[in-house]
Amino acid sequence: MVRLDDVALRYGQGPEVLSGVTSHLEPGSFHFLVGQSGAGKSSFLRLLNLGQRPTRGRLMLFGRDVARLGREDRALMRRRMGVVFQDFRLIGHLTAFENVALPLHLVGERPGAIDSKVSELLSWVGLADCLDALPATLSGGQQQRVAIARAVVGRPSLLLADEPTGNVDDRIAMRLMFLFEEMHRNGTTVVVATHNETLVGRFQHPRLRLEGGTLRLVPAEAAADGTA
Ligand SMILES: Nc1ncnc2c1ncn2[C@@H]1O[C@H](COP(=O)(O)OP(=O)(O)OP(=O)(O)O)[C@@H](O)[C@H]1O
Repeated sequence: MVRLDDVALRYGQGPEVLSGVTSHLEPGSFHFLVGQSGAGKSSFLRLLNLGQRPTRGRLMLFGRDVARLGREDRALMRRRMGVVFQDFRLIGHLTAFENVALPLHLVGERPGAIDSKVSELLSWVGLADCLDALPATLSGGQQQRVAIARAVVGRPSLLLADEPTGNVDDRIAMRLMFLFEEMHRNGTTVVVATHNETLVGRFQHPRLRLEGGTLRLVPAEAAADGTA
């Protein structure tokens, strides 16, 4: 699903933010992406969501070398992903409902199915009363939940979430985690970047730990016994 072979990333002429990253994420796997602030978590996710190109090495997604993809192939590949950006990136002139419905419109889903799926999902994340609200009228935590609903509604093959519980309380964070767990159970490959070690500790998933620009895999067992 995701394979990185000696991948590096730098911005402009700056230092390498990621260097020599080699990793393989199996289809249907769930990984937490951890590391201190500035360690490169968002940058790593940007490589995977095709927001940045590696400056060195090879990145394979869905069995394809991303360096060889044309514009159209990149767009098609993006449609197979659900992405929760740290800054949400909701469309300002669309309501919460319309933002979440967008991926379903893009794949030609029936209007009736769109209505039920979007309403159900927004209720699950606690936003049943906000369907018609514009993003600017919502709190940060509410916007984050709309962004998560938008990322998962189309049941993507790959779900990439950058600090998806950063703006919500513990109860909502657990609810959102259950949503990611459900996606995972249904075969989605999930990567969740987070600072929230308490949350990470509650789930038996391996961690990808970024440190000094390199990535280390900490298996679930080691993560659980505190040796990570
Ligand atoms: N667009 C950019 N241009 C230049 N440098 C950048 C850019 N984005 C990130 N960086 C640098 O890359 C490094 C890693 O940043 P990144 O945002 O990936 O870390 P992070 O682990 O996600 O941090 P946080 O947990 O605080 O969100 C930092 O030194 C940052 O300054």
